[in-house]
Amino acid sequence: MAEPPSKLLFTDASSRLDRALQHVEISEDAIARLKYPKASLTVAIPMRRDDGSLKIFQGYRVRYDDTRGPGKGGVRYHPAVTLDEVQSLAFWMTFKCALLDLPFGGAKGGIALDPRSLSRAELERLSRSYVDAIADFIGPDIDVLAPDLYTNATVMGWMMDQYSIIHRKMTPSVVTGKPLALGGSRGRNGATALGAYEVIATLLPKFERQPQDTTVAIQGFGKVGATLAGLLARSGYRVVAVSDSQGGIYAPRGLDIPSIQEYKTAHRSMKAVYCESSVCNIVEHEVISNAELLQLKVDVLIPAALENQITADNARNIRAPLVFEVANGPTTVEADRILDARGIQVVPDILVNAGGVTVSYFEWVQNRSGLYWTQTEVETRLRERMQAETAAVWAAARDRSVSLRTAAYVRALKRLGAALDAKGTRDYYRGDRP
Ligand SMILES: NC(=O)C1=CN([C@@H]2O[C@H](COP(=O)(O)OP(=O)(O)OC[C@H]3O[C@@H](n4cnc5c(N)ncnc54)[C@H](OP(=O)(O)O)[C@@H]3O)[C@@H](O)[C@H]2O)C=CC1
Ligand SMILES: O=C(O)CCC(=O)C(=O)O
Repeated sequence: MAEPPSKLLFTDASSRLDRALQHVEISEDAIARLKYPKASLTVAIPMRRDDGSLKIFQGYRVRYDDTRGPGKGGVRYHPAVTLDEVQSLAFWMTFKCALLDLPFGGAKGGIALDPRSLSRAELERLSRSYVDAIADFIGPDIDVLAPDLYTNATVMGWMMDQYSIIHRKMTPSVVTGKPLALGGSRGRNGATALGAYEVIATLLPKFERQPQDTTVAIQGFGKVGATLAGLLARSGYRVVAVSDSQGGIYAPRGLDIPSIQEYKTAHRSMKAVYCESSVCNIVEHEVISNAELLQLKVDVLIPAALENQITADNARNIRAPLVFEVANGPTTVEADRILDARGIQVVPDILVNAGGVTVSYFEWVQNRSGLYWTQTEVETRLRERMQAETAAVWAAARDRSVSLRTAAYVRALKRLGAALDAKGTRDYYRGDRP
């Protein structure tokens, strides 16, 4: 095969692999396999608009690797979705699942669209049409879908139902993050935020910090960012800045997160929050841009929106000593180098946001066993896994004198390498052998 895809995001994503390979011994065969996505599907998705016209959308599903189990990963709806982006996201899922030792490979999907431009009925038709288009590519033992940016439990319910219609049998374990009424797991909605919270709470003492003395800025106030803001504020952290796609608000004395959550749910946009600050009890807040939020002098910075937010252009202006990557891929490789040289600790996405896929795994297990867990059972198991893996990544970084990101990749790579090698050399692919 020729060069792996050379577009920027995937090149950036996969260079993390090259760096980790300097610190771990795995076979050349395994390395070669991990450099390429196993399968990438591009589909045209027809959707009948409410006005009767037909519109075709571009969609993707990439299964990066399935050596350790079925592909696993979310589906995003966003205008910037491309094959390059989906391949990168599927690559990160592969390492995330291996890091948490989940019996899954990595996959991801997406449709290039602005979900806000569609009615609810159109979104349902589009989601069902996407599943029609990828139905032969997915399955409970092949590749399992989940929510991501601008998709949610409702969308997952439609997708699971469509797959079940195609296969003429109820198949809950082909999709996780479903509504509870359709076999969803308790705790999945808040799982990514709770997992991130555990990573932060586990690492904070290592940096000799207490929640009460810690100021936090969060970019992205969606399913994960808003929930995490609430968890942190309830535990005594001072959340001083939050933002969404329209911009942000900053109050050095701390924001009243519950009222912002309430107001944003009702009005959808942060702009509405800051235009009517009396509603959310914000004291002397400033309206700031997303670029300004990233550069605030805070103790903890949490990108929780899109990739490529901290780049070579702004890395020298980041003033937070600690960055917890809740979004997938918010820091470019070049920015990582700059932050590292400046002594800024970046806790990597494949660890920080792994709570979501961990509870997706719990959901898949529950669907297959038919035995459903309580919220406490789900959250206890999630907390234990997140705390244990965070401590292990921290220890590996110290033992090897490498960054937390490299330590996380090394741990994931060992599991991936062992699985690839355990499958053997598959000699039947070699024509020259007896
Ligand atoms: N959901 C999950 O379980 C998981 C999510 N992640 C990652 O976490 C991140 C957030 O996902 P999730 O919370 O589910 O997504 P949501 O769609 O629920 O929320 C996304 C948030 O990001 C904001 N946003 C969008 N564009 C921008 C922008 N250009 N600048 C600033 N903010 C922006 C949105 O603003 P607005 O409210 O105005 O639309 C919204 O508040 C993504 O990177 C995702 O891949 C990772 C692991 C699991
Ligand atoms: O829950 C899942 O399966 C995957 C969630 C996801 O897309 C992610 O972790 O980036």
